[in-house]
Amino acid sequence: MTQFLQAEDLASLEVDKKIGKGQFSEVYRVKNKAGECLALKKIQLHAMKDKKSKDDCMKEIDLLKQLEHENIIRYYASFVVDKELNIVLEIADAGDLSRLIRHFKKNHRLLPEKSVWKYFVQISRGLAYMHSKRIMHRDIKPANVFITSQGVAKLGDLGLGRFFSTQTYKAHSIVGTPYYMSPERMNETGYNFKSDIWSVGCLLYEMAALQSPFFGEKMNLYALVKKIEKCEYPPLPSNIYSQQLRLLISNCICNDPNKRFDAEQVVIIAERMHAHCQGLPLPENPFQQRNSETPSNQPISSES
Ligand SMILES: Nc1ncnc2c1ncn2[C@@H]1O[C@H](COP(=O)(O)OP(=O)(O)OP(=O)(O)O)[C@@H](O)[C@H]1O
Repeated sequence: MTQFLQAEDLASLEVDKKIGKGQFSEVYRVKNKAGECLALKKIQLHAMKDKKSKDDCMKEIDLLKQLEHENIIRYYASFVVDKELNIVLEIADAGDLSRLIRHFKKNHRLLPEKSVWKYFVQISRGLAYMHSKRIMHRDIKPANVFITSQGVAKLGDLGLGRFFSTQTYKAHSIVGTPYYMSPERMNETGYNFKSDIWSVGCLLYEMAALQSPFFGEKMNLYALVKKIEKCEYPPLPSNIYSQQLRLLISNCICNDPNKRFDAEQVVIIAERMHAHCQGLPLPENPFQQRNSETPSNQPISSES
């Protein structure tokens, strides 16, 4: 893959078409000199809070450029041209997970458990890799999991939202994603690695239930906050989805961040279940004997 190191390289990118628009950005499909398809994200710098946010955002992008994993959208380069921040990204050509979920919902079908694990194991591998590099995603949700035509799931849109104007960002996050907000984020007690785990648990639930665990018709923000605080969500049907799936969800969606699994634990369970659904023998469950660390009301596993 050609590396883009200079702003001048932007001129050599051939814009194919606009593929999307976000609150602060526009995304284009482009081709480089070698004919490779890439995504070019253009962000208006005036949307940034202040000079410090701009500098911090650039530093964060430099960190993101170091991430190299099959299940994470690559950040190849970034440069500022005409008060616009340009980020050259790997392109995902087959939509995102929210589209897949909507498709199943519209057709009144559930995603088979095998497919849930096929995608989830990839998502959790990407997340465990990010966390191992001490980077949080901060905005895990189905719309930020891209899917390629080869069926590869990739975490994208790594949360740069916090660098944008507080007013715009807060207003936007309330319109956009409050369903996935962890209790500590709601209470503004600080985002941490375990907040990503809460969100990935919500995502796993949504792949099975086809809606967020805390979804409610015509629900106001206050009711949503209460639901989230109480971890109140409808159980998944036990005749359709395995107990392991439900247990993993409950080990991610739990109120106390210290009692949640970490990304490594999530990936181990996901790998086991993915292998199991492929008809391979179940690898040993390392959490079977971990009773002392098991959240009191949430058994880690009870293999059937
Ligand atoms: N690397 C990519 N490959 C393919 N499509 C992408 C890529 N990055 C973004 N897109 C698409 O471009 C659109 C806009 O993305 P963008 O990240 O700018 O905003 P958003 O995340 O949708 O919204 P917001 O930033 O307001 O939360 C989305 O539909 C997204 O699916």
